[in-house]
Amino acid sequence: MTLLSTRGLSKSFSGLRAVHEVDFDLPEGEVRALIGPNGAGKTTFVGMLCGRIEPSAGSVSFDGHDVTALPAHRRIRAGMAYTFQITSIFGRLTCHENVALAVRRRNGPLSDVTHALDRVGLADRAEQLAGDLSYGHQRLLEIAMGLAQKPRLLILDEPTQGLSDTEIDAFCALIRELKAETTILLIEHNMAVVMQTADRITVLNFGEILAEGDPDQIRADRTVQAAYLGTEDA
Ligand SMILES: Nc1ncnc2c1ncn2[C@@H]1O[C@H](COP(=O)(O)OP(=O)(O)OP(=O)(O)O)[C@@H](O)[C@H]1O
Repeated sequence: MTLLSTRGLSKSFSGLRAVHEVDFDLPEGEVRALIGPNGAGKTTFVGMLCGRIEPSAGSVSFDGHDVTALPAHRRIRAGMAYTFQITSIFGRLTCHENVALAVRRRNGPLSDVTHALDRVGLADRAEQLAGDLSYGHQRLLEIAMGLAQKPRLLILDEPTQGLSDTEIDAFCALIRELKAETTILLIEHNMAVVMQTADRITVLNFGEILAEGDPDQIRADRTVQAAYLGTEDA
């Protein structure tokens, strides 16, 4: 089943075509990576999926419903969760309290807080103030907050930025585990992470889909190499 799809999704900023007529389909249960050079339109595209950016044209469907006109909070309630490059945690609250906010939003049991912290390896820091965590741990806390919503779709924007090599390994293992529970859309610059975790990869370039395929196909694709891999940290 297709969980998320877009048709003709477009966004222009005063004439600049940041995203142009993108048709995108994400089947349920897949880990999909969205990659592309800086400025390719990834953040704008995901902003439109989540309801943070209003499209200039086109539509977004989630779970069989057209959600194009729904505000972000309604999409969250429908089962979308996302973490962004800019951290959204509350620094003066503990890790436990931060995740509890996400659990309370869907009236879930408090045991889900511990479970979510455990999943990302932060259980022993539950009582630590979120603001005192390292940047990498704050990113993991955000993922825990996303997971606590028990989402059908988890969108992760640059989740490994600021993580150490060991933390990146743990993150890749976590993604593989989460596959059984939720569909994942991963915006990621670290190609090793993409190649290890993604079932399929969508490559954006100048706001359009340049290629789509499994990691081997994308690795072998010459247009992708020219547009992206040659200029990035592949
Ligand atoms: N609010 C805005 N106003 C004007 N132009 C914008 C705005 N947001 C994005 N853009 C432009 O739209 C294009 C796509 O930007 P976007 O941030 O979506 O790319 P990206 O692929 O996420 O890049 P990065 O990998 O650097 O995060 C860029 O040319 C960018 O300068």
